[in-house]
Amino acid sequence: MSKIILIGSPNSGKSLLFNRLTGLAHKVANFPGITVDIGSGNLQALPDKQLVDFPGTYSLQAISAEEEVAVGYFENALCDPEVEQVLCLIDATRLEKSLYFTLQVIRDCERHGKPVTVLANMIDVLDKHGLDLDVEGLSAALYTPVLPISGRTGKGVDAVIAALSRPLPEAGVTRSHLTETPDAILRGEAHQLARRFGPRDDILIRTQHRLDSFFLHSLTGGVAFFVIMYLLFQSIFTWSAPAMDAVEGALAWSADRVVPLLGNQVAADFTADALFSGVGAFLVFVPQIFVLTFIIGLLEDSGYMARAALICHKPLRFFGLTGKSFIPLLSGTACAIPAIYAARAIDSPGKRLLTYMAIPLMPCSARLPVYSLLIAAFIPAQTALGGLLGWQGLAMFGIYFFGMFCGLLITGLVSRVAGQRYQDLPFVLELPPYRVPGFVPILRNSVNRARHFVTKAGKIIFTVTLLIWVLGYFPNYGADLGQSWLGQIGRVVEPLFEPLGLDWRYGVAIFTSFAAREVFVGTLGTIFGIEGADENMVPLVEHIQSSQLALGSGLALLVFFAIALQCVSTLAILSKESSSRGLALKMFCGYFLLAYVAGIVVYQVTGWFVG
Ligand SMILES: Nc1nc2c(ncn2[C@@H]2O[C@H](COP(=O)(O)OP(=O)(O)OP(=O)(O)O)[C@@H](O)[C@H]2O)c(=O)[nH]1
Ligand SMILES: [Mg+2]
Repeated sequence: MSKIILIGSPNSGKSLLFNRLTGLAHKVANFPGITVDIGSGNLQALPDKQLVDFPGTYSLQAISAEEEVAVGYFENALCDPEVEQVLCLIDATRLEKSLYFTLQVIRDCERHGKPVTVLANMIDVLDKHGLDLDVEGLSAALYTPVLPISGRTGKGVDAVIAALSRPLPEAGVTRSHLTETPDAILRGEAHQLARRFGPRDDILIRTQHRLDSFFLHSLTGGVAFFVIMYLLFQSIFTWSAPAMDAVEGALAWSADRVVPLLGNQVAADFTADALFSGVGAFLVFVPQIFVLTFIIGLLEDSGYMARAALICHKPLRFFGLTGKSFIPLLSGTACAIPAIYAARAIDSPGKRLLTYMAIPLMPCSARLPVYSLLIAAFIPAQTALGGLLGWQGLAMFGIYFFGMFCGLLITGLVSRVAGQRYQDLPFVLELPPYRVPGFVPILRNSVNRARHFVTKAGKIIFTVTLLIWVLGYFPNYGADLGQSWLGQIGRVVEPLFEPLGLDWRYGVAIFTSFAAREVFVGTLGTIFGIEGADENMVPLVEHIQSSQLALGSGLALLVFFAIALQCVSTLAILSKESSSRGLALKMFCGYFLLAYVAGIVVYQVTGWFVG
């Protein structure tokens, strides 16, 4: 199969175009360094051709780890007979920056006889501001075809497909003066070409400056940061509530109809307790995961996240990290696994290691169902100002910050104790332009995330709930949970969780959550389902409220879940990416102990106040 390479500078829109041409869903965000690995897919219009998406690089001298991946792969690709041509993507709104790299690519392709087509992307932005790019002039000066396109609107994409379907010239590529030109001269040439053929970019820059003078200002920027983060967590509750209620209502409605149809008592009990109460309890939280991913997507694509990274650089440095740790840490609020991959973009190995240590403490979406459940059980749902202010959102904000703060505290301590090992390279971050976010890719990404959550966690939850149900239902057919096999196992684990004020039912749920955190919700749902005896579905929150769980224990559970590293996949990826099994094991044991002790302290201290 013939391959086509899609290369370009960071944040120029490669992945968005790649998704458009292949129908795949690589992550797209307005932040340089989002793609950290080579990915490929077949072109939808020309299925016999494979398109390869690259991490962005500023030049063909790699600096960061993901640039090394890209440059190394590119150099090999130039000698690979399967590679038929190269598409070099440039950001037409930032021409000079893209052109130096483009000239290097053209030169190296000429040397190896690989044809190049330059794609001038983001042409929709130029159109919107009435700016011009002299495509013919640029094409003649580069000795290479230049096609104006927009990955966002799809303009010019047909011309790209038409160009790719044309047979390649027999004689290879033309040789221009570039073949022998050294890098230093190419840099000057890029500047000249951008001035001669590029748009007047001061119009674009002016609005950007105005926004930056607000969002990067030491006072307004700081306040804006906290307000945006607060609204993010508040909206998880406010915006997801109707969808969560709908899922809950639909489950109760179906349970009422399906369960009575099952003649066999055991089958009816299994369906009510394990499927509707157990698995159903977890499905209720899927809308929240969707909303969280969607809002983070909006913030990333607008360009705000890069500003947030800049604002956070100084505080992060105090804790031994760098502004470049911000994106991996923030991705960690969705899931630790992509976050660990995203940490490849951190150039300093020491800082990367510290970021690995903080990532599992970021409040990932698997924790969200647990947090939501406990917050909904203990905190009143009152809101004001149309849902912008509310106790539950505030509590969510608090527990999210608690997790992040613990992560930073640990990296701060480790970096101070270990000192020199974690010294930094200079912090260099290119600020992307502010953009109106692209809704469709963000929506697609959020749907994928929610779907992935259901399918991946769903399998584990189903298996564990099935096991818990069998253990809890037999040998006395659900008549007495305390005397079931599960009850007997529960009494073995109970002493471990007694110092947190938790009885065996919660102990068992915590135990199962080491498979994956969200299993906690499914297990509790099943246990309360068996205990509830009747077939009507009662929301898990109500079960918890009537289970006489003390406030101190609820808080201890929150703190325990905020710290403990209960995710097998994270441990596996951590060992792989850090090339050290020891690190993952040490983190697992250390965070478990810390979570346990912090839980006990919280339970005891709350006891002094609440009695
Ligand atoms: N307005 C506009 N925005 C675009 C266009 N193409 C991409 N973008 C936006 O540019 C940003 C970067 O897009 P990506 O596809 O992630 O860029 P990339 O080159 O893959 O970035 P890295 O993987 O970080 O190197 C996103 O916010 C996209 O929505 C375009 O044609 N027009
Ligand atoms: Mg990309």
